[in-house]
Amino acid sequence: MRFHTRKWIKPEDLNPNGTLFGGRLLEWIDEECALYSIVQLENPKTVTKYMSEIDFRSSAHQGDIIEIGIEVEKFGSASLTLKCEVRNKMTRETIITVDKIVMVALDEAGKPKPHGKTEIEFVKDRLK
Ligand SMILES: CCCCCCCCCCCCCCCC(=O)SCCNC(=O)CCNC(=O)[C@H](O)C(C)(C)COP(=O)(O)OP(=O)(O)OC[C@H]1O[C@@H](n2cnc3c(N)ncnc32)[C@H](O)[C@@H]1OP(=O)(O)O
Repeated sequence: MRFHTRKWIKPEDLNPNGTLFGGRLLEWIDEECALYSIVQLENPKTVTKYMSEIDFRSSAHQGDIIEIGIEVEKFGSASLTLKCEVRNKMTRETIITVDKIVMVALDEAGKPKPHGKTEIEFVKDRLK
């Protein structure tokens, strides 16, 4: 799994217990998966279709640095299936895992659009 983005837990990210608000974390994961899929599928109109079980394994606290990891599980026809883990950057403790996140590329009419991709690509290779 490649860990792409780091976040710093700030006061506005906390729940009333003083730990990282789960909704905020899911927002970050959704945005990360959307951006990752948009780049991989080369389609800015890519949406979240499905998220499997979400397991909040440990909490994070103000001042913690966390990192968001994504792995591709499967390239479908219009879909891209991802797996996600967020962990504490310093301790490597897992904070949350989401086993299956399905993103779907759409056409102008909002219907699934085959992306033609079968493997991970790096932008630097596309620019050669
Ligand atoms: C230059 C760039 C600048 C751009 C800068 C952008 C900035 C970026 C900021 C990011 C910000 C965050 C953004 C987050 C992204 C949202 O939050 S998106 C908003 C939330 N999501 C939605 O609103 C989607 C609503 N759903 C839909 O519109 C329809 O369900 C869809 C997505 C069109 C799919 O329709 P459908 O009839 O289910 O289509 P169907 O053909 O049956 O299935 C399509 C694919 O999904 C799969 N699928 C369907 N249902 C399921 C299921 N339950 N489980 C698993 N797979 C399923 C199918 O197997 C199929 O896969 P493929 O065979 O094509 O590989």
